[in-house]
Amino acid sequence: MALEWASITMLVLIAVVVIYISSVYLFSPEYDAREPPVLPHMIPYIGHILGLIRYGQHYFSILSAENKSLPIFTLQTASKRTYIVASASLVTACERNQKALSFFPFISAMTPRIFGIPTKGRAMEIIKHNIDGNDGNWGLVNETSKGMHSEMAPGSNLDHMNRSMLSIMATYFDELAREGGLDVDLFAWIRPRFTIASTEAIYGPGNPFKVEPGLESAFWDFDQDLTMMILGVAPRILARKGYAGRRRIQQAMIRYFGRGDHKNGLGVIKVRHDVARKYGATTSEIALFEIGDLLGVLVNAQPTFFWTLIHMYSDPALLGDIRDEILASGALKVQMSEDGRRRHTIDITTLEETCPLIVSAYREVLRLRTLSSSHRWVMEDTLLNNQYLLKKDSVLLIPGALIHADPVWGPNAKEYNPRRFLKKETNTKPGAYRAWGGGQTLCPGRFFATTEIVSAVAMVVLRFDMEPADGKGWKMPETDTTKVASSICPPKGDVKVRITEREECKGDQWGFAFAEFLNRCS
Ligand code: HEM
Repeated sequence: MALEWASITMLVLIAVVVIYISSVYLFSPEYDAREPPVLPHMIPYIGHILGLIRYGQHYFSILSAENKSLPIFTLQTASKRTYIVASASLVTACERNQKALSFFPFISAMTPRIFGIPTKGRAMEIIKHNIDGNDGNWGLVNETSKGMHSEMAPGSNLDHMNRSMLSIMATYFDELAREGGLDVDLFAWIRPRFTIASTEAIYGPGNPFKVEPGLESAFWDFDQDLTMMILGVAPRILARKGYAGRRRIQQAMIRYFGRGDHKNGLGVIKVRHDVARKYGATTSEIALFEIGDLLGVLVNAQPTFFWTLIHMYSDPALLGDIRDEILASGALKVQMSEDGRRRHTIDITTLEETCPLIVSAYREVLRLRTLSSSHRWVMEDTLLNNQYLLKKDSVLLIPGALIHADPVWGPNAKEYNPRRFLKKETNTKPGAYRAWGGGQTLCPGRFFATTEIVSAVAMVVLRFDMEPADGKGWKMPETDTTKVASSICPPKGDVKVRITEREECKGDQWGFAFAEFLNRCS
């Protein structure tokens, strides 16, 4: 009997191998000579997919390093061609071709899995309505995107957001000012506080993350399980916590909108709500759509704040220069408060302009740590840059990490150089900086993120000393690259640090100053 089973298994195995090999030869795609060079894999069709599963976004860097001269290459992934853009020189050409190289098919494909809604249901109909903008600049996706960009562009609405976020962060930093210092797990300390402060800047005083205990961990459960939910492999079993988290967020958002709290929220939430309502979405659907906003608001800013602090504190010369720069800039004012204590106020309206080193160091964190790809679907045969033929119904990826390793960044592109962006010419490399994506998927939160992070970092570095709590010196933590929604990934594990108020400002008060018309306050 055992022998019989062995021979059946062997026969099945042989059959699978024969079918696989025949299909490789029978259905091998034919490539046009003008298509980007194809990088073969010893396991046809699925070899590159296995590589991606194993190495994540790093897989593109591995392939690119092995094929240095290629500005763009083709991977056969199952039955699809995937074109990988590896050179900054081609990025602008991709972004210029917005109709032919479109992000929208990915929204249609991914949204049902991210939101857990039927592919052909009502909610998807609302989302897909004129999604490509072919009939004009209207529809849920178009108008929401336009509204978010406008609400978060420099101006009074953004000032309100910054004021809300940073006023709360300032009170959290007060917690760290303890006699004798405080030991904390740095990322674990940052995460809940950044979550409350940034969501308050969107949702206003009725912020569900403040009023509903446990909502924050529900969101991180969802974020943790998102890969499984998107892959759709038995998600109800393998992503149980993510499902429950998503449901919990939806219910909290239903209550938020039900109370009418969005009317006291910031412009960006009003736009999101009003546009969705205009296109017939129910409160329950609008609540679910908020999950997309939350991913944008929460997943990248906190790790960026964490890594910026780690890079600065682990380099005493850089830390010293940044402190000197802020002190010399005039962005820090010191006055006596009524109770006789000194009060330090960081003016966020001049900080970024007058302190190029802190901004450069922050931008370099983003350059070095960006790990996301911009996705585009090839809608029609397209000749990119008059040179490379991209075939209809293929996928085109622009991996940020690859573009950030382009030779335009110089021979030390893989190193952290906090002074890189001090040089004027570094800031004028077309297509080379992908920290915010670009074109159709340009991050609308980039100004908000920059001000919240740079200002919060400025307050921490001026006010506190920080060192690893074990006294053994700084060791760069590893990165958790499993987060599918993140462009800047969090640390794997955490770093326990000892935070101590600096001798020269012990016991002093600290705050931020905001734009003039909001009444200077802190
Ligand atoms: C350091 C912080 C941040 C980083 C590094 C970052 C990065 C990115 C990147 C790379 C993309 C484009 C992805 C692609 O090309 O497919 C993106 C898109 C987006 N980001 Fe950000 N982001 C940050 C903060 C924020 C904040 C604070 C918000 C909201 C308040 C936000 C909202 C969004 C949204 C809504 C999109 C989607 C845009 C679209 O597809 O139309 N982001 N972000």
